[in-house]
Amino acid sequence: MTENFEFKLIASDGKARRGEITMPRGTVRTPAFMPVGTAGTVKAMYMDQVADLGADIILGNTYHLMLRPSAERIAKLGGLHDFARWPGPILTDSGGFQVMSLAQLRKLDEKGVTFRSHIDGRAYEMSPERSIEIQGLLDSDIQMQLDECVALPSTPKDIQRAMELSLRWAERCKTAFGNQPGKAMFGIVQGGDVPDLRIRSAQALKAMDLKGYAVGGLAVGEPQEVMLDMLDVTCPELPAEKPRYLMGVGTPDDILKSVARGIDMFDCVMPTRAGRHGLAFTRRGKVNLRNARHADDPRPLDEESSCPAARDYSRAYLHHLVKSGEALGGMLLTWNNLAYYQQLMQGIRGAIEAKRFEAFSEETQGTWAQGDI
Ligand SMILES: CCCSCc1cc(N)cc2c(=O)[nH]c(N)nc12
Repeated sequence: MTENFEFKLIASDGKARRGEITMPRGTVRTPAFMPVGTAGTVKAMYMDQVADLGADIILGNTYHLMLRPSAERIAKLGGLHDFARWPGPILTDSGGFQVMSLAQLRKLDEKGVTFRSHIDGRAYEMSPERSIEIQGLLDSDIQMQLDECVALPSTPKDIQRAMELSLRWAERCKTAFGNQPGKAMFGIVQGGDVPDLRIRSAQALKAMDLKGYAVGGLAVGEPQEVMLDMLDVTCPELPAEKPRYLMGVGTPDDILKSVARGIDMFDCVMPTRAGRHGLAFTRRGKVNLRNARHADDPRPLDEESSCPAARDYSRAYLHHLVKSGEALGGMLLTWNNLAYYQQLMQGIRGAIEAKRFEAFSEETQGTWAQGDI
């Protein structure tokens, strides 16, 4: 067990990287998919189930936890790991993205953001310093800088303004974070869909010598092609010896194509949210269990899966649960989806080690195209 935060590159295949992030609470095998545990829970899952599927790290959300139950209360109770019964590493987002997507934003200026809670309407101020303080109270292992993420499409002028503000906030977060052995603060590259701004943001953050780098400002409504083009521009500017995290991404197809461009870490609500809405991810593609065609189908989602939710329940039963609004429907499909995502990541890691990632990627995409699944 290490007292430090270290990233080690184990293998590469083209731009795809196989690595390991070691920190006191555990090792994260990369490329990694990080289940989103917004309010201290990966919705509809027990934490030991999440770990048993192969997840090495989960996400927490500063915005949600500061509003309820509050970071100070979680700190008094021993930190987020004890509170949520997750002993492994936790990455927390800084809160800015959620403020701008969920809250009634009242003011955004050099100091930070002022907003009203989407829960009770109370007013809050979030500065770079307060975001790092909250993430420290949560005892987060990987803390994200406060940033401003603009939706796409936006004007180049607004994208530049938000990118430059985020760089100034990165400096303040770095100062507030200080030196915490075993923990890390990641910078977030912004710059929208403007290549020159992306390069400037990445180069400026690289000069800050941070322990890891996220690519933000994507998966905000742009076509996949634009997202991938921005990765082609951004990743070469980031230090090869530090982990790279693409925020909010994505579908299995997004993940394969982003690993191919040098991304190491992913998070997305897709598998959990889709599971709660009746959508199953499988090796053969997506299955919408709301569809009446499943009403008499005795087959499981995937008879070869190691996950009981995929292997032991008929589509007819899953359809019944989803149509009936039974909680077990969302539980089983979330379990299936997270199992599929972790099996995909395990396959990706093995393929990079075996120097056959491109073939694995093509094979995987090919099986999704199968007919009636
Ligand atoms: C728990 C959610 C983590 S990822 C949220 C997220 C998602 C996406 N797509 C972009 C950003 C971004 O640019 N900045 C920040 N802080 N977060 C982002």
